Amino acid sequence: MKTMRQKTPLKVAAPRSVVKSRGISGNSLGKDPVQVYCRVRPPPCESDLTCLRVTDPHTVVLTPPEIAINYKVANLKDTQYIFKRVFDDSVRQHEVYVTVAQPLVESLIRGRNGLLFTYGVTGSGKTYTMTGDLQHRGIMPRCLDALFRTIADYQAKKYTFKSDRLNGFDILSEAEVLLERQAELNAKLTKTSRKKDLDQEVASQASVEPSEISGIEEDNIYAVFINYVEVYNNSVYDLLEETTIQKTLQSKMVREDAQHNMFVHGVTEVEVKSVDEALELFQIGQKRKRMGHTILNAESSRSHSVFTIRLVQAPVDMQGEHVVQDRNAITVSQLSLVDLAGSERTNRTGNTGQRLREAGNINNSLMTLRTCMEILRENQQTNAGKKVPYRDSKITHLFKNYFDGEGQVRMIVCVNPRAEDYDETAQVMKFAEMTQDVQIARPTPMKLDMGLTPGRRKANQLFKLAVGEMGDRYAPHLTPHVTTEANTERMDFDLGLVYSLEPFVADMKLGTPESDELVRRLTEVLELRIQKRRLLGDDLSGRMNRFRMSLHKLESENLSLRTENTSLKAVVGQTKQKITALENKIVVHEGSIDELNRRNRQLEERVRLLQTELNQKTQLVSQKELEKERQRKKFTSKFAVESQKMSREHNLKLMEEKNKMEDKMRDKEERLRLVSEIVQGAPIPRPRSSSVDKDFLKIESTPNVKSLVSVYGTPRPSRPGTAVSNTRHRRSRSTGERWLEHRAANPVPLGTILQPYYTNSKSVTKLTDKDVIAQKATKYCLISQDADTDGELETKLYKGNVIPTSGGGAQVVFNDVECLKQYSPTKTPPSRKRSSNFVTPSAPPLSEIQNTNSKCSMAIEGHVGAGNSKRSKP
Ligand SMILES: Nc1ncnc2c1ncn2[C@@H]1O[C@H](COP(=O)(O)OP(=O)(O)OP(=O)(O)O)[C@@H](O)[C@H]1O
Repeated sequence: MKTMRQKTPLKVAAPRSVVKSRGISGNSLGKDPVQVYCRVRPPPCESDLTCLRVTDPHTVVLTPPEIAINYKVANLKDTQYIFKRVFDDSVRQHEVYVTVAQPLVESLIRGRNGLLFTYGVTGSGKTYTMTGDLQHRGIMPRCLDALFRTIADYQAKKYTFKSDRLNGFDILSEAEVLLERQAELNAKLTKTSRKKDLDQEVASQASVEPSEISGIEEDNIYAVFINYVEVYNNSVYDLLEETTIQKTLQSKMVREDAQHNMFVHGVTEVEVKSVDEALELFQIGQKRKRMGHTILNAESSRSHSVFTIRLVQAPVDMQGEHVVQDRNAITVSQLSLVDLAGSERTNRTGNTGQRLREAGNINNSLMTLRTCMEILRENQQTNAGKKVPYRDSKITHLFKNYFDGEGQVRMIVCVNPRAEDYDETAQVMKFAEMTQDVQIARPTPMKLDMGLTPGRRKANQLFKLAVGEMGDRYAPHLTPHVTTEANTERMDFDLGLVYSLEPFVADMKLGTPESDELVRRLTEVLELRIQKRRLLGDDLSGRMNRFRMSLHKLESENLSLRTENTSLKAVVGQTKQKITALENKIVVHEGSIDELNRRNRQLEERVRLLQTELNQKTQLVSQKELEKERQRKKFTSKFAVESQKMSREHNLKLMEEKNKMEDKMRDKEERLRLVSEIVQGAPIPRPRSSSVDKDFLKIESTPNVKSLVSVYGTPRPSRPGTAVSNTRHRRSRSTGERWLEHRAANPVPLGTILQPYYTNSKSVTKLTDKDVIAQKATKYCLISQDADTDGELETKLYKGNVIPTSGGGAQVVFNDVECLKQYSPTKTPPSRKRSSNFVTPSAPPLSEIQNTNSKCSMAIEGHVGAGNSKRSKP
C-alpha cells in the first residue's frame, strides 16, 4: 500500500501545535488565511496517463509516474494535498465562480479590496478558469455580470466620478459632467466602426447566468471603472491605452498611493455602465495584447494579465437626490483578477535564446511570489520581521497592498493531471500548500458617517413617485400619459409644520346665563394668554438677540477662519506644487532606475555569455595543448626510432666494410702463405679466425624449433647451443619455486622456444585467493598481450615474488618485466625494432645476419636490463 505524506513541514522548526495556536490567535486579531482552491482540468487526451486523483472535495493525491525525474533515485511516494476546496474535472464554471469569486464581489460592493489569481503549469486551465470561452464563461465575465446586476438601481450617472490618475477619484460638478458627455459623444462617433467588430464577440459573452448580490448600501450611488494591464518581461503595459502604429505600448511604473495601495501610474481607467462595455474593453485589451505580442514575437501565456474592476461609491445628499459633493466621502474598492503566466520548467520546454530569457523572467517573477509568501509565512509564525521582497518583481509589487492587509486574497491552482506534468505539478502543489499558511489582516472598510438619515434615497424615490402620481391626478393636462421628473419639479409643495396655539374653540351660542359666565372665563384665559404671549415674545426677542449676537460672533469668526483658510489654501497649493515637482522627479528617477536595472540585466547577461565563451575557448586551448603534447611525444619517439635505425645501419655498414677488409686481408694472407709455401717449400699454419666471429653465437636449430637464435649485448653463453638468457628471465625448472602463471583466457599462441615454461607451476586465467595462498605459490607471472604502436603483437611478462603478509594473506612484489615481440623476416629487419638499448658495438656483420635469416624461419633477439627486458621474434 502506498504511503501518504503529511503536510510540508515549515522551514522553521516550530512544533505544529504552536503554529496552530498562532494561526488561531491570528484569526482572532482579524486575520484570514489566503484561501487556496485547486481545479483539476480533464486530461487533454483520453489515452493520457494521469498522475493525480481527487479523493474528496478537499483532497487531491499526486502519484509519481515512472517518467518522473528521480522516480527511481528518490523512491517517490504518493502525496496528499488538502485545500479549501478541490474542483474535479466535472465541476462547471458556474460552481467555481460561486464558490471562489462571488464572495469577493460581495466584498467589493461592501468596500473591501480583493485579489484572485490563477496559478499553474502552462496549459493547466488558468485562462479557461479566469476568462473562459464563448460557451463556458469564466470568472471575470461572471463577476462583472453579478456586479452590474447588483448595482443596476444605484448606478450614478456617467461622469459623476472621474479618475485623478493617482489612484483616487474626484466628484464632478454639473458643468464638468456636460463637458465629459460631449467629449464622450465625439469619441463614440470615431469609434463606431471598430465597435461593430467587437459587438458580436461581446454580445455572446454578456449572457451569463444571473447572480445578483444582496445587502448593497442603498443610500450610495455607484460607478464602475476598469483598468487592464499586462506584466511582460518585468514591464507593465497599459492595454487600454490608445495606441497607434507610431505610438506603441510603453512600460508603466508601479506606485503607492496615500492609502498604501499599489497602482500603475497613469493607467487608463475607463468608466463602464454595463457588462457589454466592460467586455468590449477586455476584448480591445486582448487585441492590443495580441498585436503587441505579434510585434514582440511573444505568446500570451508568457505574460501575466491583471484585469482590475474598481467600484467607486459615495453617499447621496440629504434629499437623497444628488451625490454629496465631498471628495472625502468617496469609497473606492477594487477586485484584481490575475491570470499568471505558466510556471514551466525551462529544461522540459527546451527553450533557448529569447524564449529562455522570457521563461527566466516568468520564473523569476513566480519565484519572487514564492519567496514573498515564504517570508510572509515566516514573519507571521516566528515574528522574524524580515523584509518581504515585493519590489523584486513588478507583479509582486502590484500585489503588495493585498498581502499587507488591504484586501482578501484567493488563489486557484490549476492542474493538468497528465503524467508528463508531474514534476511541475508537484512544485505548484507545494507552493499552493505553503501559500495557504499565509495570513492576511482583515481590512475594516472605511465608512464615513455624515449623520445623514438612512433610507433617504428610497424616501426620495417614493416621494417623487407620489408627487408624480399627484401630478397625474391633479394636473393631467401637464402629464397626459406618464409622470416625468419635469412635472414633479413644477409642483410646489410646502411640507413645513403648521403653527397654531390651540385647537379652535368649538362653535357655541351666546346670550344664555352660562354663556356670560363662559365669556368671562374665556376673557380671563385670553388675557392670560396675551400676557403669556407677551412674556414669550419678550423671551423670544431676547433669545433672538442673543442668537443674533452669537451669529454675528460666528460670522466674524467664520470670516477670520475663511481668511486663514485662504492663506492655508495658498500654502497647500504651494506644497502641492512642490509635491508634484517632487513626484515628477521621482518618476524621472524611477525611470532611470528601471533603465539602469534593465541595462544591468543586459550587462549581466552579456558577462554570462562572455564567461561561457571564455570557458569554451579555454577548453579548446587545453585540448589543443594536449594534442600538441601528443604530437610532440609522437615525433620524439619517431625521431628516436629513426636515429636508432640510422645508427644501426651505419654500424652494419661499418661492420660490413670491416668484414670485407678482413676477407681481403685473409685472401692476401692466404696468397702470401701460398707464395711463402712455394718459396720455402714448407707448409705455413693458417692464421686464427677474425675476432668479429667471437661476437657471434650460432646455434643450430633444434629438431622441433627450426630457428637460429642470435643474442646481442648479452653475456656470452657458457655452453654452445644454449640460448643466452638473463637469470631473472630464467624459465625456472629446478629452484623449488612454485610459479603462478596468470594469463588471458585465450592468449595468442607465441609458438616460440621462449614460451614460459615452469616445472612447478599453475596457470590460471582468473586469479583467486586460493590460487595464491592455498597453492603456496612463491612466484607470480602476469602475461599480457597487446598490439604495439606499429600494430605488432607484444607479449609482456610481469614477474614478481609472492610474499606472505602478517594477516595471513599474500602480496606480490613485482620486480621484472619481460617483453616479447615478433617481426616478420620478409618485412623489416629485426634490428629496426630494437630500441637504442639494443644497439651494441659488437653487433654481427650484415652478411652473417642475412645468412642467419635465410637459414631460420625465426630469429629471437633478447636483451636483459635491470627491471626491464625485451625480446623480439621476427
Ligand atoms: N476545466 C476544463 N475543462 C475543459 N477544458 C479545459 C479546462 N481547463 C482547460 N481546458 C482547455 O485546456 C486548454 C488550455 O487551457 P488554458 O489556455 O486555460 O491553459 P493556461 O493554463 O491558461 O495555459 P497558459 O499558461 O499557456 O496560458 C484550452 O483549450 C482549454 O479550453
